[in-house]
This record gives sequence, structure tokens and C-alpha cells, in this order.
Amino acid sequence: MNLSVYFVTPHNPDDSLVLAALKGGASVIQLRDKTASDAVLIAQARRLVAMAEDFNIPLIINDRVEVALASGASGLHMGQSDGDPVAVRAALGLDKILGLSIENEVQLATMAALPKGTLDYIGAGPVRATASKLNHATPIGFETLARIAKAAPVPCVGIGGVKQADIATVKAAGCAGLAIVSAISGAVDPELATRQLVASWEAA
Ligand SMILES: Cc1ncc(COP(=O)(O)OP(=O)(O)O)c(N)n1
Ligand SMILES: Cc1ncsc1CCOP(=O)(O)O
Ligand SMILES: [Mg+2]
Repeated sequence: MNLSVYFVTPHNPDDSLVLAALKGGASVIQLRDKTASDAVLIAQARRLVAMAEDFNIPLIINDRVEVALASGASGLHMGQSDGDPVAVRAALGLDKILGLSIENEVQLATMAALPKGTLDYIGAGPVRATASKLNHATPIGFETLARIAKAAPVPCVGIGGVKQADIATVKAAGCAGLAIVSAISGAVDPELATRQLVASWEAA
């Protein structure tokens, strides 16, 4: 699985924003919307799953297992307060992608003790403070990110305030990629911003 440039949507995203990220070369898309009803999110997820399939890219749902299952999404991203990873894996089935947020090294140790095959990747952060997530945990910085990425039994993406200029640092930290909201969604040209992130990742 290519986690290199992992686009996490802002809330209530236009389909056209996801299309721009796909055209720019994003390797994973996560539909993250805390506000939409399940019904609205399932309808949008179905459209985006079809769109992402045209690019052969996985579309992952944030938080809601039922939405992931009902939409035919490729998987789910869960956080520390989104349930028990073993139970979520059982609900999702073995063929889906499952990612877990890790906010510190204590959580990493707990995660590392899970049965093999429970998780496909972790998202570690926030690396920096960010306005894209309310009440986020204390930022971990790049040194802790590197310790987590190097110790994790599954691939790790860095998330939270990560930008183009951080790509070499994130790659040197041992991450398999970076997960981004605003550096893509807030760009004047999200497709170009994604393309530049992909090019920088490949060059780093
Ligand atoms: C790739 C990735 N990593 C971390 C997160 C954060 O998930 P969580 O801690 O559950 O917070 P919310 O996204 O639900 O606000 C993520 N979404 N994606
Ligand atoms: C969902 C999430 N989880 C930790 S930080 C974050 C938001 C990252 O957004 P941005 O890339 O705009 O800082
Ligand atoms: Mg969550």
C-alpha cells in the first residue's frame, strides 16, 4: 500500500476537491467529516469510492465503520476513542484497510501488543499544532515522530501541520508518508499542491 501522500478531507468537502487530489497523484484519500449524517456521508462516500477506483486509489472512511461498510470503501481510519481495534477489524473483515491514530509512545506500546494483522498502518501526530482538528493532543514534534515510526510494527504516516517543506524530514524519520488536510485543501490549486507534494516525496 502506497501511503506517501495521504489526503484527509476537510469537513463537508466538494467532490471536486477529492478529484483534484486524485489528479494530483494522492496515494490514499480519507473522507473525514464529523458533521454529516450517516446517510449523507454514505451517499458521498459511494460517489468518491467510484471516483477513486478510476485512479486505483483506496478511499478510506474516518471514524464510522457502518459508513465504510455501506459505501464499499477500502477501509477505515480509527482514533484512540473510536473503539477497540480488534473488534473493529472483526466488523470490517480481513480484506479492508484499517488505520489507527497514535498520539504518544504509550499508545504505540499498546498498539504493538495487538494481534498481528489487526492494523495496516498508523497515523502519528499531531506533529505540529493544527487548526484542522479541534482539541487535538499535544504535538509530538519530529523527534518523537521518528521514534514512533522506527518502532512501529506497521507503516507510519505523520499527520498534523505537515507541509511541503517538511517532506524530507518526515521521510528521514522513517515514515511511509504524510497525511495532510490543509496543505492540499487550503491551496489555491489543490491539484498542483498535491502534485508538488508527490514530486517532493519522490525526490526526498
Ligand atoms: C491518517 C490519520 N491519522 C490520524 C488521524 C486522526 O484520527 P483521530 O485521532 O480519530 O481524530 P479524527 O480524525 O477522528 O478527528 C486521521 N484522521 N488520519
Ligand atoms: C485529523 C488530524 N489528526 C491529527 S492532526 C489532524 C489534522 C491535520 O490537518 P492539517 O494537515 O491541516 O494540519
Ligand atoms: Mg477519529
